[in-house]
Amino acid sequence: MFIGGFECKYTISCWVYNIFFHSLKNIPGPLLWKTSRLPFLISMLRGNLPLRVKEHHDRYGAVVRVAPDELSFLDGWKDIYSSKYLDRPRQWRIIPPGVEADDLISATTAIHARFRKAILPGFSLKARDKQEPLVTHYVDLLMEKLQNLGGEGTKEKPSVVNMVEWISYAAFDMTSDLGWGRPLQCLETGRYQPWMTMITQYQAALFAVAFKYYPPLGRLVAFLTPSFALEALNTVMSIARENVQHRLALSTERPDFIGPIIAHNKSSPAKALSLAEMETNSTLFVLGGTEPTTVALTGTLQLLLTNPACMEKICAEVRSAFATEKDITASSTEGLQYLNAVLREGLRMCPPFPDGLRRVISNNGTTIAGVFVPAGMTVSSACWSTFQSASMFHEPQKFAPERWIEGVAVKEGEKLSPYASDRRDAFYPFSLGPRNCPGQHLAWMEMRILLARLLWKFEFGVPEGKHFMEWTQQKIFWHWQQEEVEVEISVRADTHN
Ligand code: HEM
Repeated sequence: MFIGGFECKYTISCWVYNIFFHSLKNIPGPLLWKTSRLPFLISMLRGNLPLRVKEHHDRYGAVVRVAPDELSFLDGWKDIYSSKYLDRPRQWRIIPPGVEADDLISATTAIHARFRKAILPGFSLKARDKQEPLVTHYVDLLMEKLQNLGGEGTKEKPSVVNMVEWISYAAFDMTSDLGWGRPLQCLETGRYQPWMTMITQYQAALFAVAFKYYPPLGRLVAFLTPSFALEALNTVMSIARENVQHRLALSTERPDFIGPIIAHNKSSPAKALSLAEMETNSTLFVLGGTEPTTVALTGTLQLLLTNPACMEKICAEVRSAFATEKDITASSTEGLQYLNAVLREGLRMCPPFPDGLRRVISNNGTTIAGVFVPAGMTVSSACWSTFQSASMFHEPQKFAPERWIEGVAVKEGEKLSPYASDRRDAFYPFSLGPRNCPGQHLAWMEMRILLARLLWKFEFGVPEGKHFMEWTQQKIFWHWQQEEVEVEISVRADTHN
């Protein structure tokens, strides 16, 4: 009774402090969110946090207080992510129960810097060029599988295919070959490995984040994690262990992510990655390299199918540019203006990481987008809020690939494009700074080759009576939780080469 009364008084005094005395008291935001962390966490666990934060920006402006000690900025990208004084908050550094070593995501600044030095050569443009044959091998396999599905669909009788599954099979096979030295054989078998569906239950990981905001509960995470989830984790880590061991026995010259780490370990033994660190990071490569690429590509395909004029234009560009499918490569697709614009617009409309990548201020405070923020506060900019804001992009809800062409190059005397003042300088789907995406060169190559080859080889359509789910109806647990993108697919008549 006494404890209950004390807790009640303590909670109310925290609320009063947060509203009237907190150092962020003058920053606008919804009253309940400014008062307590709970509305933020409830929204996060319901899978709609980025959508709610965007609504708050629409209502309160470019800077919003989304929790007592957290601000969201529409345009804080460079100030937040380039600064060495801002790091990932401890609540968002998740090491799953039973895993000992850090990976890039959970590592503190010093460990992260050591990891990045070791891994970056495997993600350079030079490395990506050497990885192209391996990527092409899996694209060939995907095309073959799609062609054979349903006994070669024809225009009159197309096959219906869930592209989310097939693109993610291809992406999983590519990244597991690059990260673990051998493919997971998703394309070959036409299915996920059973443990893969468990390990991608990101909602469960967000529960762990929520608990860490209340330290006594955080300590319970290991006890509360269901035994099937622990088993899945154990399976993944033992697969990673086995694969890393297998990879270590192969030649260092293999053009994958692990060769450069082995070389780094030899040349800098003091800064070498331990076996456990190689296991956690290679697992991150496999997971981190699959879902975002799948979301970006299937989201873009869905947008093209619901915008027939854009589909017609991109098909015309791709089909006239290449005489044979073999001509479609990383370098030959680099100059395709409309294809590249479509992919950028796909990343704007369906950003694979829609939520803010949170950072905590560790020095004496810093200025972000003109607002001074004291030490200890959490800040972020989110792809969804920025890319969908009418103050950043003209007609943000419209799929308009031309904004990346007309808006950029306006010749003298030409009518100014309505997209000319789009904030392309705030377009960071891969983030920026020391923790940006190292896989972006590879991702661009995969996306360009895959989309170009799919559109060159196949005719796509929406099955009769089928309506795609509204993009924003999907839950967001780190990534969009895509159910399916079922499409009609048939081989184009004049593509047999
Ligand atoms: C369209 C595709 C992709 C997008 C939009 C994307 C986006 C991002 C973003 C925004 C981050 C920062 C995450 C954070 O700070 O929490 C990130 C990190 C990362 N990405 Fe990607 N990514 C993509 C594809 C890939 C691919 C193909 C790989 C290859 C393995 C990859 C590997 C990684 C890794 C290892 C990190 C952690 C980097 C670090 O913390 O230093 N990503 N990605």
